[in-house]
Amino acid sequence: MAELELEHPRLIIRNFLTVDECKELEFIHKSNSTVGYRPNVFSTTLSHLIATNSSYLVMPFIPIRERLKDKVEEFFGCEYELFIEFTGLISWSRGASIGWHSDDNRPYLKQRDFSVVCYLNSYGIDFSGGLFHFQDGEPTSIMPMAGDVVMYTADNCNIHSVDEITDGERLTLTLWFSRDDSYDEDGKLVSLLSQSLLHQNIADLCLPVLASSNMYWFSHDQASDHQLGFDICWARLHVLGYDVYISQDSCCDSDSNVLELHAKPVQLVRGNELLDKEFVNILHALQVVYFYCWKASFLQTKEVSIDIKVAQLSDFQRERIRGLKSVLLNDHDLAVRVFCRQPSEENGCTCFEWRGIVAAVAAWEDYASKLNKQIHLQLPYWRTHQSLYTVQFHE
Ligand SMILES: O=C(O)CCC(=O)C(=O)O
Ligand SMILES: [Fe+2]
Repeated sequence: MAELELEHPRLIIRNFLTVDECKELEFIHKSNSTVGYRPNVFSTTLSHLIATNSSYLVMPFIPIRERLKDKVEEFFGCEYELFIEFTGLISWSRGASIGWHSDDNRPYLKQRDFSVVCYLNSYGIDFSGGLFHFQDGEPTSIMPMAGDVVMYTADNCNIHSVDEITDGERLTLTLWFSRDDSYDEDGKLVSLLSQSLLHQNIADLCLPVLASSNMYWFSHDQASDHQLGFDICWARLHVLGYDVYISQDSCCDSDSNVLELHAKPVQLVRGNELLDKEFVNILHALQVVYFYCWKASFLQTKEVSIDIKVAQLSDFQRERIRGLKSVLLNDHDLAVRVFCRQPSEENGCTCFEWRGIVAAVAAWEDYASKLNKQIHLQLPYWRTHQSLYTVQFHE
C-alpha cells in the first residue's frame, strides 16, 4: 500500500480499470460527446446522458464511481463523508493543453477537495503529447495508459499541467470530490433521472434524442455560430469511413440549417453502398457504429438471421450526400485534423462489414434494454437515499 505523503498527497494506481471498462466508457463518450468548455475539448456528463434520453448509460459509471470513492477515502484517510461533485468523460484533441494549476483555483471551485483522473486510452498508441506533470514532488510526470488512475488533493499541494496533444484524442474519466454536501451531484442526478424515467416504460427502447445543435458544432471560433466548422457527430462517422444519407425532402438545399438536419432519420453509406436501415437520427447511427467498434470481434462471428439489404447509390443520392457534407462538414480539413490520428489515419476501428453493423443494431438494442431495466429497478432506492449506488438484489 502506497504511503500518504503529506507535502504532496497523491496516488497513482496502475490497471485500476479493466480494458473492457475503458472500452465501454470510450464507446459512451464517442457516441454522446458534445463540444466542451475549452478549445479542442469534448465532454460527456451524466446530466447530458440523461437529457438525451440515454439515462441507461449512467449504469456503467456506478460501480466505477463507488470503487474510486472507496479508494479516495481509504488512501487520504477521510474521517468525514465525501460527495462526488462531478463525473464526466473528457477528451482532448490536437491543440488542447493546460498550464500549471490546482483544481480548486477559482472562487467557484473552492469546494473541490480531491481530483481523480482515470486514463481510458494510451499515450503513444491513441494520442501523442498529453503527458501529465506535477510541479513538485514525485512522480514528476505521468504517461497516461489505459486503466491507470491518478488521484490527488485539489489544492496547491498538487499543482499540475498537461502537455499539448499533438495527435489523436486523449480520453479520461474525471471526478472531483467534495466534503460539502451541497455540491453533491447525486441529488441533482436523482432528480433528473426521476423526471426522465418516470414517464418511460421499462420495456421501451431508448432511442437517443439530440441536444441543441450548437452543442455538436465545432469551429475554431466558437462564437462564429454555424459558419466555418463541422458537426462532430457527422465528423466522427466520416473519419471512421462512413457517409450519411438523409432521404427526406428538402434536406440539403442551401438554407437548411444544422438543427433541422440533425433531427432527421439517416441511413449509413460506405463507399458506393447504402444500407437499407433507417436510424431515427444521427446519434442513433453513431451509437450503433461505435457499439460495433467496441464489440466487432464478437459481432463478426454472429450469425445474422435477417437479410442484409445494401443498394448501390444513384447519381441523385451521391449528389445529395455531397450537398449534406457541404453543410455539416464544411470545414472538412479541420474535422480530419481534430479526429484523425496521423499519419496512419487509423481510428481504432478499421474493421468494417455490413454484416457486423446489422448485428450491432440488434446487439445495441439488447445492451440498452438490459441497462434500462437495471436503472429502472435501482432508481427507487436511489430516490430514497438521494445517492447513486449499486443496489444488491437477493434472489
Ligand atoms: O487529464 C489530465 O490528466 C488532467 C486534467 C486536468 O488537469 C484538469 O482537468 O484539471
Ligand atoms: Fe487539473
